Amino acid sequence: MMTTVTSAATDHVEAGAVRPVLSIRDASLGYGDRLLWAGLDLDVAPGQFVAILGPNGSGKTSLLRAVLGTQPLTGGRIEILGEPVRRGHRLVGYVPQQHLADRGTPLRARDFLALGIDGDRFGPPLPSRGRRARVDAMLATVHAEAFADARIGSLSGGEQQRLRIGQALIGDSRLLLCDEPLISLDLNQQRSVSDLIDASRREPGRAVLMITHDVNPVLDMVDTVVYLANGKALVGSVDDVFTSEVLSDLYDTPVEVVRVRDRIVVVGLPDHAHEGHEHAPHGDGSRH
Ligand SMILES: Nc1ncnc2c1ncn2[C@@H]1O[C@H](COP(=O)(O)OP(=O)(O)OP(=O)(O)O)[C@@H](O)[C@H]1O
Repeated sequence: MMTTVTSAATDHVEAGAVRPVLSIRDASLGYGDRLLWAGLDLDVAPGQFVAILGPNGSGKTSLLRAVLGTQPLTGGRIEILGEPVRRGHRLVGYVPQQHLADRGTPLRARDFLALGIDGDRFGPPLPSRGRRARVDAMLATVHAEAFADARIGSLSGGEQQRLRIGQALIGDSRLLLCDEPLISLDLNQQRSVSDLIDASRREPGRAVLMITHDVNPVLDMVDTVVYLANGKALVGSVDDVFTSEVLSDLYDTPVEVVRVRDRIVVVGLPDHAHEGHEHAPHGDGSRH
């Protein structure tokens, strides 16, 4: 069952009378007899940054796949800009979980970005000058001019990740979906990638949905949290969701949320929720 901890997300949409980029109504998702989560309601307005959190196997990636239209819901509906979700939507950009390119991959950074334009199957082909200008503009946006002609296999994880975000954005997507974009990046790279994602949602009309196992690196960016656990889904602001009372209720066991030097530390998560779930599985928050 979904619990809306706060109505902040929907208020944003209603007060501004802007059409949500993404609208999810009474959605549930499961495989066979196993229900992952149910009753999820969420409106995402332009400019919103939504973090999807929860332990391994809680259904975070499945939720993104449902928004991508590649995974049918068990119940409910999802709309993108007022239209039913569909596979290959031109206005949805996707950065899947990171797999580093092989070192020998011959593709150059600029060609990798151009693949994002080719994905736009519905528009007429761009003349090559237009393509080049678009790629150059996106190279600048993702701060990749310095390695525009380098082979992507020779680039660092953070550089590759910035290019993947550029590829997802180059088709003028209105909704950017990112699956653990900060994983296996060092702190500097995490910052540059999260800053880039944050800047991209500030482009007119665009919003971001991002899976992260740790809210701390994006604490100052996120305005709405979707927390999936124990078959349930919570929606609310960081301050509303990350309280001892709310998470204890979600996990059905006493959980303590403390703030340590502007970081959120969750102590006492049940065993099954520990693996890969780093709001401080060990109570010290030091793995971030
Ligand atoms: N196509 C599928 N058919 C059956 N079960 C699936 C399918 N896809 C995922 N699952 C199962 O559903 C559960 C949720 O998977 P999902 O990848 O959505 O979780 P997640 O929260 O993203 O996990 P993680 O944090 O480990 O990436 C897992 O137990 C997974 O094995």
